[in-house]
Amino acid sequence: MRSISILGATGSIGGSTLDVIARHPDRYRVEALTANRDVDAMAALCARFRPALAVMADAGAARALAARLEPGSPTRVAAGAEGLAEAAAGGGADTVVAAIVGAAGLAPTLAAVRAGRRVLLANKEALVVAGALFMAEVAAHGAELLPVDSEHNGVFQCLYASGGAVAGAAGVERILLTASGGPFRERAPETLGAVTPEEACAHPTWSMGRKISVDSATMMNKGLEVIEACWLFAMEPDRVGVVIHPQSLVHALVRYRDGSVLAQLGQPDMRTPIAQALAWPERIDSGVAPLDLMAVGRLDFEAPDLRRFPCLGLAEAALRAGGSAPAALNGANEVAVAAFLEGRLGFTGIAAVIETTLEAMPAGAADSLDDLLAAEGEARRLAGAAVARQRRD
Ligand SMILES: NC(=O)C1=CN([C@@H]2O[C@H](COP(=O)(O)OP(=O)(O)OC[C@H]3O[C@@H](n4cnc5c(N)ncnc54)[C@H](OP(=O)(O)O)[C@@H]3O)[C@@H](O)[C@H]2O)C=CC1
Ligand SMILES: CC(=O)[C@@H](O)[C@H](O)COP(=O)(O)O
Ligand SMILES: [Mn+2]
Repeated sequence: MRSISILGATGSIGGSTLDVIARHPDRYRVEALTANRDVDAMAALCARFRPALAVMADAGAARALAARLEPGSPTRVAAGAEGLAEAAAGGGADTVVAAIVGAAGLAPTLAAVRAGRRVLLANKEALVVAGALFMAEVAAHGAELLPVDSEHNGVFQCLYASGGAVAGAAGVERILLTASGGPFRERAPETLGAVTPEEACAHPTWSMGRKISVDSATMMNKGLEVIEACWLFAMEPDRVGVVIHPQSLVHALVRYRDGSVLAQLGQPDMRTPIAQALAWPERIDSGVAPLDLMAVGRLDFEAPDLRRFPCLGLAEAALRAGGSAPAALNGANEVAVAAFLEGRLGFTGIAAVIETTLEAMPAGAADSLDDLLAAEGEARRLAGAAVARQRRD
């Protein structure tokens, strides 16, 4: 029996994880759940899964949750960064699902790594902000890092099918991540300035939280994923490519030295990679319907257009610049996406704000977590000012 802690339990990945877990009560027990402020959702999860620990990042939400728990509930409520660290690294869980959105997930995910847990990583921003340090901590503490992000989970499966998890050691020439192209793949570029948050969050193939949905619409998501892949699989930037595949059925491809290309396919449903990582190295039912290729009929592939999707180019440039640049990219992106979702910035303003921020912040040192968090914070400050300027102009 594995005991599971889910960081970000009330979100899209959290919900898919709990769906898989609920199918296998003989294999998995929920030890701890965390959220930010959604007390209603967390109270319902506590009633259903009866974790030993429930953490709300927000202290007021934690008080409200404690008042909502049923008499006799086995759940203790904790709050804030300390509570999140306890859910990640406290004694009870052997497996931690890292599914908080954004850089807010970095500290608790690192805590799980430092406690030597099996870590199922959805929170790609942790690797974007602190990839080198993060991977060094994985090695130093003997943590087992399993990618949940669908493309990276696909790469992982292709690499293991060929005998290794580190690409360089397995005769890999190139990794290709697929991208749906998002809801605006074919939209006239001159109309993009006026798109609404609802349109941007209407992903054509996946059902996800709002921040990653906007990242998919700008293709920043794929830029973050290229950075994530370089760290996860020890690949140089020019050996990780992106191909648009609107059906989102092929998730990743790995080309080997001998000409073989292995691909991983599956329905666009996160329960498949989550189940693969939860059960690794076994396989369990995920609840996902079989993929019927006759019904699908065709699989299309095309090159991404960097003029339509400048965020992809910005991310790749930050990766090549190295040092603190990816952390700054992430900070600027989080501020710009939040401003867009709140109606304070137009869609095309997202790339403009990130570009302005990175131009003002040459890549600096990335020797410590403090360096990286300082760069992320400075990028947030500059991006906030850029959003305000765009509103005035
Ligand atoms: N959704 C998907 O299909 C995929 C997601 N990912 C990645 O997984 C991560 C989660 O994505 P997704 O599930 O879509 O996101 P959601 O927005 O659906 O969920 C986010 C979760 O994080 C919690 N949270 C938000 N802010 C904080 C904070 N400051 N401190 C602590 N907890 C916080 C939320 O709590 P509350 O509900 O209280 O706000 C919620 O539980 C992201 O990094 C994303 O890039 C990767 C691949 C696919
Ligand atoms: C499900 C998942 O892994 C997402 O990261 C997905 O890739 C988003 O779709 P895009 O390919 O549109 O970015
Ligand atoms: Mn992905």
